[in-house]
Amino acid sequence: MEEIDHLGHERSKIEFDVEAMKIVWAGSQRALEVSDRISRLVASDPIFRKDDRTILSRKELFNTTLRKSAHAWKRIIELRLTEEEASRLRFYIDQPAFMDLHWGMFIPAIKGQGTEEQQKKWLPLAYKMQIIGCYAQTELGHGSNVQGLETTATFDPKTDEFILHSPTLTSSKWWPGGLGKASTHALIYSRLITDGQDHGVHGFIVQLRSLDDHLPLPGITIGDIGIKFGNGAYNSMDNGVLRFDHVRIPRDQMLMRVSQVTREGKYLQSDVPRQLVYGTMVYVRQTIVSDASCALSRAVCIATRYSAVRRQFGSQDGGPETQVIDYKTQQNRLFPLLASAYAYRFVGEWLKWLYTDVTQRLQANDFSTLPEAHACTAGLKSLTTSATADGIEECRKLCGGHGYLCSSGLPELFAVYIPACTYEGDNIVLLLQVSRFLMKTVSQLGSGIKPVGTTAYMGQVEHLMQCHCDVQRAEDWLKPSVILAAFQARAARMSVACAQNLSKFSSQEEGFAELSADLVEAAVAHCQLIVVTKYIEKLQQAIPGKGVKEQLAALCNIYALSLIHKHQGDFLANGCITPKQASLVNWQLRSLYAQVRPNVIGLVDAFNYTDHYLGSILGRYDGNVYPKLYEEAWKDPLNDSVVPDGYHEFIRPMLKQQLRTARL
Ligand SMILES: CCCCCCCC/C=C\CCCCCCCCCCC/C=C/C(=O)SCCNC(=O)CCNC(=O)[C@H](O)C(C)(C)COP(=O)(O)OP(=O)(O)OC[C@H]1O[C@@H](n2cnc3c(N)ncnc32)[C@H](O)[C@@H]1OP(=O)(O)O
Ligand SMILES: Cc1cc2nc3c(=O)[nH]c(=O)nc-3n(C[C@H](O)[C@H](O)[C@H](O)COP(=O)(O)OP(=O)(O)OC[C@H]3O[C@@H](n4cnc5c(N)ncnc54)[C@H](O)[C@@H]3O)c2cc1C
Repeated sequence: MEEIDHLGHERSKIEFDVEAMKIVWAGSQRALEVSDRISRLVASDPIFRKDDRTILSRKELFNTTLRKSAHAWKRIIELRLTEEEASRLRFYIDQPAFMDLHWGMFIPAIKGQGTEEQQKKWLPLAYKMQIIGCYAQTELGHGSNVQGLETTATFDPKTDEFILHSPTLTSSKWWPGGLGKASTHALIYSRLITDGQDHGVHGFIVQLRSLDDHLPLPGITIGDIGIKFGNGAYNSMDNGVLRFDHVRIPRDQMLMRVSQVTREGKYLQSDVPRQLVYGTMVYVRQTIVSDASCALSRAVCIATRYSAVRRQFGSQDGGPETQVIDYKTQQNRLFPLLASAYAYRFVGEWLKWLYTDVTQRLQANDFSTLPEAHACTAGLKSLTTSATADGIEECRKLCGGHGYLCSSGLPELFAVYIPACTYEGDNIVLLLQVSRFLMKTVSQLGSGIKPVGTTAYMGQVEHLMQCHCDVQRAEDWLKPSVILAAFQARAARMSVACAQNLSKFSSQEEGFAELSADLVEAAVAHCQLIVVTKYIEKLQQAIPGKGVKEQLAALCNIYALSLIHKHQGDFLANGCITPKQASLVNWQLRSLYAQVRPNVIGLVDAFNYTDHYLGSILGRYDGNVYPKLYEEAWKDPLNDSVVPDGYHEFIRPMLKQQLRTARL
C-alpha cells in the first residue's frame, strides 16, 4: 500500500535546507552519518523494541534491560563499534540501564581520581566488562550534603586494609543506579579514618558480588530500592541499597590521585585540589546539558508534528478546520521550546569544549579554571533540566487529551526525564553553588582581579549598572548587541543587589541562608546570559545551507525574547528595560513566530529522529495519527477479551443486585 505523507503539505512549504540543518544539529557531517546509521540499526533490531515497555511488570522490564544490554555489548564487539558509535547505540536504545553508570560514572571516576597504577589495574577489566561498576555516593540520610556522608573506611595498619562500615541506618547507600542487581563492584564514597582521625569523604573501589555466582560477598547486604515514578520509564534501572558490616578491602583500593594513605597509615595530600573528588559529577553534569537538548527536542518534535495534524474549530463553508499550530497561543507555548532545544544544543557543545579544556589543564596541574567549570556545569545542568522537564509537560498539554496516552510517548518521556532535576545535584543546591561563585566574583571586583570567561561582563559592572536599553522600535530587539546588553545588565544588577544585601548581615553564612531565594534568581539570570551568549557566538560562525542561518537566527531571537518576556519582572524592576520596550518584545516575538511557522516541521525533521526512537504515534514522521491511534488501542491487554475477566465476579452480581433493588 502506498504510504501517504500527511505532513507533505507542511514539508512543501519549508524555506531552508533541512539536510544542512541536520548536520548543524548533529555537530558534523560525520556525526550525522554515525547517528543515522546507528539509529537505523537499533530500529531494525527486534531485541531493541520498546513499544511494550509501559505494560511490562517490573521483573519483565528489568529482564529486558539485561537482554538489551547483553545484546548491545555483543553488537559493540561484533561490529567493532568506536566509543562514539557505542554511545550513539546507547542513546537510540533509549532505556536507562546499569551500563550507564558503569560507562558514565564508574570508569570516569577511576580515570579522574585513580593513580596511573590503579588505572592500569582496573580500567582494562572495566573496559572489557569483566567487572560491572556503579557510583555509590548518596546515602539514605544524605545526598546533597556530600560532606555529611556517614559510611566509614577505617584504615587497619595491622593488615594493610580499610574496613568499610555502615554505622547507622541513614548511612545505607541508597539510590546508586546498577547497584541493586547488576553491579559486581562499586565506587564507594565514604569517610576516611586513619588513627582515629576523620579526613572527610574519599572514593574506594569495593567488590560487592562474587564473580562466580553473583552472590553478595560476606558482610554485604544489597538490594533494589523499589518502584519509581511512572510506568516503564526509570524502572528499567536497578537503583540500589547497600550496607556494609565491617567489610575489608586492600589499601590500594582507595583512589589515591588526590590524597594517599601510606603503608604506615599516614595521610598525605597531593597538591591537587580536594574538589577533584567531585570531578566525576562535573563530567556527568556537562553531559546532562546535551541530553536536555535531546529530551526537549524529542518532546517538541512530537508536539509540533501533532499540532500540524490536529485541527479544531474555524471551518469555513465546510472546509477543513484550523490546524492547531496556527493558533497564536499554541505558537507562543511551542516555539520558545523549539528555540530552547536548539539553544541547549549549542550551549552543550560549548560546555563540552570547556570541560575538555579544563581536563587538559588539570593534567598539566593548572587548576585555575576549575571553579568556573564547576559553576558552569552546575548552573547549566540546573537551568536546562528544569526547563526541559517543564517543557516536556507543556508538550503533553499542547497535544491535548491524546498527549496523556502512553502511546503519545510523552508520559514515559516525562517520567524518565524528571529525575534529571534531582540526580547529579538537586537543581536548587547547584544554583546556590553558582551564586557563591558570582558573589565571590563581585567581591573581587575592586581588588584588581579581572573577571574572565563567563563572568567577563562583570568587568564592565559600572557601565552595566547604569546603561539604558536603546530599543525604539520592535525590530531593534533583533540586534544581538541589544539583546546581550539587556541580559548582561540584568545579570550584573541582580548579582550586585545580592552582594549589597549580603553585606548587611553580620555573617556571610547568615546572609546566604536568608537571601537564598534571591541568590538563586541571580544565578538563573547569569546562566540564561551564558546560553544566549553562546547561541549568538554560534551564529557568528560560518553555517552553510540555504536559509539555515536565518532560521537559527530567528530561533535565537525567539529564545532570548521569550525569556525577556517571561522574566520581564527582573528586567523592569532592575531598570534594564522600560515597560514600552517590554511590550515591543511581544510585537517582535509575534513577527518571529510568523517567520518560523512555515519551517517548523523542517526544524523538527532536522533532529533526524526515527519513529522507533520517538516512540510516539502523535509524532510519527508521516503524520498518520488517527488510524494508528485506533489500531494501537486494540493492542491493549484489556481488549484481549470482549467481556473483562472480572465480569462474573464483580459486574454481573452488581447489575443483578440493582435489578432486585429496582423491583423492590
Ligand atoms: C541498554 C544498554 C546499552 C548499553 C550500551 C553500552 C554503551 C554505553 C556507552 C556510554 C554510556 C554513557 C552514558 C552516560 C550517562 C550518565 C548517566 C547518568 C545518570 C545519572 C545517575 C545519577 C547519579 C548521581 O546522582 S551521583 C550523586 C550526585 N550527587 C550530587 O550531585 C551531590 C550534590 N552535592 C555536591 O556536589 C556538593 O556536596 C556541594 C557542591 C553541594 C557542596 O559541597 P561541599 O564540599 O560542602 O562544598 P562547599 O563548601 O559548598 O564548597 C567547597 C568548595 O568546593 C567547590 N566545589 C564544590 N563542588 C565542586 C566541584 N564539583 N568541582 C569543583 N569545585 C567544587 C565550591 O565551589 C567551593 O569552592 P570555594 O572556592 O571554596 O568557594
Ligand atoms: C533516579 C535517580 C538516580 C540516582 N542515581 C544515583 C547514583 O547512581 N549514585 C548516587 O550516588 N546517587 C544517585 N542518586 C541520588 C541523587 O544524586 C540525590 O538524590 C541528589 O543528589 C539529591 O540529593 P537528596 O536526595 O539528598 O536531596 P535533598 O538534599 O534531601 O533535597 C530535598 C530538598 O531540600 C532542598 N535542599 C537541600 N539542601 C539545601 C540547601 N543547602 N539549601 C536549600 N535547599 C536545600 C532541595 O532543594 C530539595 O528541595 C540518584 C537519584 C535519583 C532520583
